[in-house]
Amino acid sequence: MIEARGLARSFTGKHGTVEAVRGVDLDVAPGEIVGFLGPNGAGKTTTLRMLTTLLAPTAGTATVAGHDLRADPAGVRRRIGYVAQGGGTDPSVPALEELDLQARLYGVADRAERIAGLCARLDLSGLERRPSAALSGGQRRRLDIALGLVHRPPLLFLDEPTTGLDPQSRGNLWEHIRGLRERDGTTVFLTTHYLDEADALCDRLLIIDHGRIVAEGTPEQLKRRVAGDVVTLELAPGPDGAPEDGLSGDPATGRAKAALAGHPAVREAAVAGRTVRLTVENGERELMGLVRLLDGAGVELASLSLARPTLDDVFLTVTGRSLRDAA
Ligand SMILES: Nc1ncnc2c1ncn2[C@@H]1O[C@H](COP(=O)(O)OP(=O)(O)OP(=O)(O)O)[C@@H](O)[C@H]1O
Repeated sequence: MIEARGLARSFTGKHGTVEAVRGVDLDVAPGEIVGFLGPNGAGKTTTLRMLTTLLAPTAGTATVAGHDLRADPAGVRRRIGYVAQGGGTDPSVPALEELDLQARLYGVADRAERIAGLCARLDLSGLERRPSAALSGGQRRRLDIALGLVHRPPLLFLDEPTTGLDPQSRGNLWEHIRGLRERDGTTVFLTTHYLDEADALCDRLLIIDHGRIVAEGTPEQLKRRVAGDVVTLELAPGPDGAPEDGLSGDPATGRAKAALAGHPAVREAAVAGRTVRLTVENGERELMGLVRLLDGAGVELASLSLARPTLDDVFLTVTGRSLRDAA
């Protein structure tokens, strides 16, 4: 649905040249929900504006929804929907008028039917006569999405769809976005600052930093590839019931460390008191083997837990900074 190669854009102004996007390759398959994740100024919006024909690339090529970006921008525009950051509705115009105007602009033949269908699908029924100023933040975002979908595009671009919404409205919007894919097979390409959004909504993520894609994969793959899983083992107290101090040569922690050291999936092992914290590749799969290994070494466990790294860990690893700080 999207195939871009070497897409780049620089801006030249009084203060010199800014290379906003420096050669991005990306592929999006039909029916995917792909998230474009990165801190402020990373190049997300510039990439999106190029893919939606609003901004000419300085270099590179792309085919979007079956049309060449440079040779046939009008063809691209007919086949995509674009919901900009902050939307584009006039606060004083009733929702229905906005939708009707959009449908006329695109020459939609069954306007009334299409609009009623979209309003029902996006929970806007009954609100058609309200101006967008009288809609809640979540309702306004759903109206923006309805406007982007009036002409039945197979590909929808969303620029930070949930920024500024409360958690409940965000969750609700995610449901609607998933519904578009499930019911109509709509492909969705969205930008976001939010790691939880990327995790909950997207099939695949592209992480962009300083105008380049620095990591790519499913949320699960990214978490595994970059950080491994964290397994925390709490060793049972010593025979006299007193907690033994791992730092002063406790035999059980020593045995545990020695047993785990040679395990191929264990990347790191850190001991604090009677707690052993391991970074393990494919933790879920390896867990039982680790327990058996410790059992064989005569190490008794009081508790055991497995935690997945977060996307923030991934981001920190690939960009050297936390997305939370950067955003
Ligand atoms: N019209 C412009 N003129 C000059 N520089 C620009 C222009 N548009 C964007 N830039 C610069 O290009 C870089 C990328 O900006 P872009 O808006 O694509 O980032 P972003 O990842 O979408 O950020 P945000 O999350 O804040 O929307 C930034 O350094 C920005 O200042």
